[in-house]
Amino acid sequence: MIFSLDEELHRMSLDDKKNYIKADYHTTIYDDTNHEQDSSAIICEDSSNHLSVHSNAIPLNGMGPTHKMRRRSSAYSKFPVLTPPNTRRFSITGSDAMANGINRLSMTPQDMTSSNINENELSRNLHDFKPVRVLGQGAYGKVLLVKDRKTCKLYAMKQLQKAEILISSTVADSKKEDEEDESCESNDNDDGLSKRLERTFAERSILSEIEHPNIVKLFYSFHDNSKLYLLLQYIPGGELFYHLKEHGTLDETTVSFYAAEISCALRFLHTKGVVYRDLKPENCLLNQRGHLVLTDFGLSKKSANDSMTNEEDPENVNALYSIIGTPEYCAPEILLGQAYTQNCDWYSLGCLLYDMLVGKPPYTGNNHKVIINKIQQNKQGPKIPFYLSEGMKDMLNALLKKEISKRWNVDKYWAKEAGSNNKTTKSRKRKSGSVRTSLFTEHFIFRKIDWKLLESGQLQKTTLGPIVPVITDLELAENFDTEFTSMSYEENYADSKPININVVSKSPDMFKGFSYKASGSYLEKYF
Ligand SMILES: Nc1ncnc2c1ncn2[C@@H]1O[C@H](COP(=O)(O)OP(=O)(O)OP(=O)(O)O)[C@@H](O)[C@H]1O
Repeated sequence: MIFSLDEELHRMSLDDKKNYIKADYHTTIYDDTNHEQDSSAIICEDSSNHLSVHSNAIPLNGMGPTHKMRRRSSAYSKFPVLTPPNTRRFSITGSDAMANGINRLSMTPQDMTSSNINENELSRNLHDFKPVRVLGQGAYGKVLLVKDRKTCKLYAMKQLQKAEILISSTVADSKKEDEEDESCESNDNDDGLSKRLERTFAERSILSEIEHPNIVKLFYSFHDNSKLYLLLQYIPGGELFYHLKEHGTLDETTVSFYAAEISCALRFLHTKGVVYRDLKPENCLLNQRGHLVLTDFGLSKKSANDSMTNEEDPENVNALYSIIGTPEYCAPEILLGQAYTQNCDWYSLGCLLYDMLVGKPPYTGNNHKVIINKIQQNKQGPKIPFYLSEGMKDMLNALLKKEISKRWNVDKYWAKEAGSNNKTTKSRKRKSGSVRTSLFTEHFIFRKIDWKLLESGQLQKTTLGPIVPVITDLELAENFDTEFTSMSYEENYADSKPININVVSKSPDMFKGFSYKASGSYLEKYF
């Protein structure tokens, strides 16, 4: 996603290019080609476990025009990422294949009808909400800022086009890019629809079941003839993507703060059996107080049981295989079509931290094949700039390990359990190459974080985050790209008709059970 500087450079004139690639180390990291040929490029040794601080990060905002080139991932990587030829291992229809070959999905659209409210008695519909402006656009539709006509409360309304879900272009894309794998086409078709439906329901279902200060809240969902609607808590501070575009890169204290808030959300999801699978700057929003809130659960997956999976268990029945996500932030095992677990989210966290510190994720390219080639060629892992502190280098190295077995198993080594005699501490030295067993929350970069306050949600209530978004009027959506806020939304309201006039699918029941209303106490609590 995000930004392929290589491509942008092609578009620039030679002169511009010369000016841009100045002869300093800092700029070389923005040109992969240049960088990879540079034998003097500094590669951070994995053995580094000495956590002395030297806060010598190269000026953050002195990046010249680079950061203005930041590009959104969804611009060229509509999910799912394609399965590389011959890596499809299972042909189970309708869900991520579980390792034992049994579909152990805990939530299917059918299952969900039980938790469903009676759609005919649904109190909310599209016309209860007045559109204010467009906040963003995803693969299946727009996200609008809307105002409840009765209460004047603001919500973010995520719209998903039924037609896009039912007749997705991913099959066409798949044919175009994956011609070698013709034998899989028909499976792609059936599996594709079923998976897209499942993911649509998963987003609604996961969000309706979880409550965490760093995760967006779902208040209502409903559907009509053409679209599905998720009425979410409006997070007015904009995307981390937007702020990264403004700032270029962020200082280590800020990055550590966001790392803690994201980790806190990911850890919570993992304990609920949910793998997030789409961590990227576009999906991290800042609230009014500058705290980070994860949104977009369209690629998240709830495993069979509500517990953490065990990566070290070879019989692990919760392993996933679907190749989805945003290639630049995706764990290598996902891109290679191998089995993966929630540990993939920690690799993505490493990519996101790297992006915040360096200005781009560790590996960039126009498709997952390019990225996987880069990952494979880069035997020693991504090049970590010399100017980062030892603590930050250590964190990045631990998360960005190609092999799952060598990557930090953050869920296992999260924190000291109450009452345990776990003597693992940050000060313990690790032998080079050995698997990391120190505790994540005790890592040096988190020395200023009060995890108790963070995990309880108190920190979010009582302190301000490192970037406090400028908000003069919530309805102006000042922290969202004008690319979106200037878009027209009229047509989004014009084509709404009552539920059962389903001209798109001929099978109106496909989306049955989608509607939801949060409890009165929940609604009161957050308004
Ligand atoms: N609760 C929210 N408050 C404010 N803005 C939001 C909210 N949810 C989403 N947005 C905005 O809308 C954008 C698109 O939302 P989202 O990522 O959920 O859609 P999507 O269709 O899944 O996108 P993609 O296909 O790129 O993954 C977000 O990046 C963000 O800018």
